[in-house]
Amino acid sequence: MRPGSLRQAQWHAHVNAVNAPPALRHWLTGGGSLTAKLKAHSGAFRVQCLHQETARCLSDEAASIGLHRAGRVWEREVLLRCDNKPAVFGHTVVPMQATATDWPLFSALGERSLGTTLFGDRMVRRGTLEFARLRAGHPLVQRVHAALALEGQRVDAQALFFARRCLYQRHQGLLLVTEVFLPAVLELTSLTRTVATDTLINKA
Ligand SMILES: C=C(O[C@@H]1C=C(C(=O)O)C=C[C@H]1O)C(=O)O
Repeated sequence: MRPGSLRQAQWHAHVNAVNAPPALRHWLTGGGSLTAKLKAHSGAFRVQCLHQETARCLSDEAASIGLHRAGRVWEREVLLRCDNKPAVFGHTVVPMQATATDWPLFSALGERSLGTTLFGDRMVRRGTLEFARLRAGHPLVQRVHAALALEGQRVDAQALFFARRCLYQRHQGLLLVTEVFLPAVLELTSLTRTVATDTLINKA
């Protein structure tokens, strides 16, 4: 595999292509808001905003948000914490040409979940999910390791991370959300039903 390609992920339209562990499948493929699902699987949910600022977008996301090259975007990165354990690393990019009319609530989100603004707005159109296995060397994996290290969590440097991403549109604005699932997500069990039940339901 060419070295440069470690920095890029191959994104697939079907979850089978990434061969994720069965227990992760319902997290990767679940519809609706991930925030709502994490809340239903934990006693306490929090969005920890790591930063929200201008940055250069990743090379494997530029085309998805209509950029010819990896140009500057608004970038927001968060840890979604369940019972204070980081369960998901969220990475969102919005092209600089987007306006406040496109995403009126994005710039002042702070520690409110982006999901609550996306899923509550009839003007927002949601695209289809894409899936990837992120290997060591991918920029998001490097950022996940850095975030977990600050928690005193050491993860195998060669660990694979499974991720999904989805494109949202509102007026002329595009917004790409990438969710990287962390090991702690596998410890969550639904407060209203078991994961096994979810899996059975998903298979139905
Ligand atoms: C898209 C959603 O929003 C979540 C919240 C995010 C944030 O606040 O930055 C980022 C990733 C998402 O998992 C959702 O809840 O489904």
